[in-house]
Amino acid sequence: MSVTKLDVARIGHRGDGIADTPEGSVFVPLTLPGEAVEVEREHDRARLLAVLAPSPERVKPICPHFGPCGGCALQHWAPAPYEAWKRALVVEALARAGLETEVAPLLPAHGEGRRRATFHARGTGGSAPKGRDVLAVGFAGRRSHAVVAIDACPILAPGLDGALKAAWAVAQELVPIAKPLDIQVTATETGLDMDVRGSGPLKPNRVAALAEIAGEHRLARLTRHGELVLQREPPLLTMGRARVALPPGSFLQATAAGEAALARLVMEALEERARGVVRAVDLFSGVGTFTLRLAERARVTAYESSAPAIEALNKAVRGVAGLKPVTGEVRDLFRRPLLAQEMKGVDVAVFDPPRQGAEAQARQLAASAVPLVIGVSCDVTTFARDAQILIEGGYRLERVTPVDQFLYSAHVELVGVFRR
Ligand SMILES: C[S@@+](CC[C@H](N)C(=O)[O-])C[C@H]1O[C@@H](n2cnc3c(N)ncnc32)[C@H](O)[C@@H]1O
Repeated sequence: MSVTKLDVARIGHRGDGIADTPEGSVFVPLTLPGEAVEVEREHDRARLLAVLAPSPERVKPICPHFGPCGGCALQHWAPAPYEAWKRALVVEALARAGLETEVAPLLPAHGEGRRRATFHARGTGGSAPKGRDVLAVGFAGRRSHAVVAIDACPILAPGLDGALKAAWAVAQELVPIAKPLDIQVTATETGLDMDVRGSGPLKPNRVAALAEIAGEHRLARLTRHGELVLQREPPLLTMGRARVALPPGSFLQATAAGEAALARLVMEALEERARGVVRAVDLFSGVGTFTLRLAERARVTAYESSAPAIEALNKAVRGVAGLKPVTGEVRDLFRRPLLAQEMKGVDVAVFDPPRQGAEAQARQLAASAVPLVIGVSCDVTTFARDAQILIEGGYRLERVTPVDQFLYSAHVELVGVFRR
């Protein structure tokens, strides 16, 4: 390790500053393009010691934990260059894959903030007054597995007020079992939904103590590894005209504004061929984020590998007025993609896979006659790969819209519209 001075040239795709040196690129978190910095360097990584010449684009972070906490990468950058960088992540990844298309301006979709957070809880091993310091509850540190203890996080939606307090209380109760915990909390319309993972089997008295904590903190539901501990109310979220009871730990778009932005982009693409849409398929549907909106215009079949998600979707549509028929089917689309011949007569296909993308499904879409395909993605590299497959199959990628629901991070979502 050596102390040295570096000039930061640009921000990389993970949000770190990059300095070019004769020995290659060096990654320096928490810096900005144009800054001269003093760092402690170890090979291609460096720890910021001091900003010698700050960038005019440097702004005051909104959170006192910014820096040590690894939750955010870029609170110190002014909004305009930050947004331009994020859009460029999409533009550059598409260009690398040789894809030419219109990339719309980045759509900010942080809204009121994240409605879901996964806090980590770790015993610190130390002794402490009131027993509180033996525990850290918060997010993983920057480039570290250590947990940075927090009692507030400004990027969380107001609906998560009380979530950290409840997570601390649960973790406190589980200190004696000395296991690292992941505590996922979701803000729903009926209250906080908490799922605790990592505890392993617990004695009945401890489960009873957790139920008591859930009651004290007015949680809508507390589950452990998806198993019910206590439910005061089912955790409900409105999607389109339906209300969905979220299965524990099921996928959910990170912000309400992000969900609304992605759904609006999907529906706008659909509107362009409004009269022709009768049948839709929603691939990797989750609990029906897009299905439930598509069903206002078309008969929809939703496919998803999570049985609880499909169950929740099928239940949510029952008795909802004004929706066309919806069928949810459990199907592993990696192993058993929906075949081109099964998409005969389908007017629009939406696909929104996990990070790995939807390679096998893209091949079937490429061989299909579906006139409109809408891709939603949280990983531009796998999206670009799948888009190439569709283009080779005769689709045109008309436009891509990047959506920013993970403010201050290097994550970006997008919606791509393909037609044939
Ligand atoms: C990015 S999420 C999108 C969910 C939904 N479209 C939404 O916006 O809420 C990806 C979904 O793919 C599902 N999934 C993961 N692997 C799958 C597979 N092999 N086959 C089908 N669905 C899968 C996940 O359970 C998750 O619900």
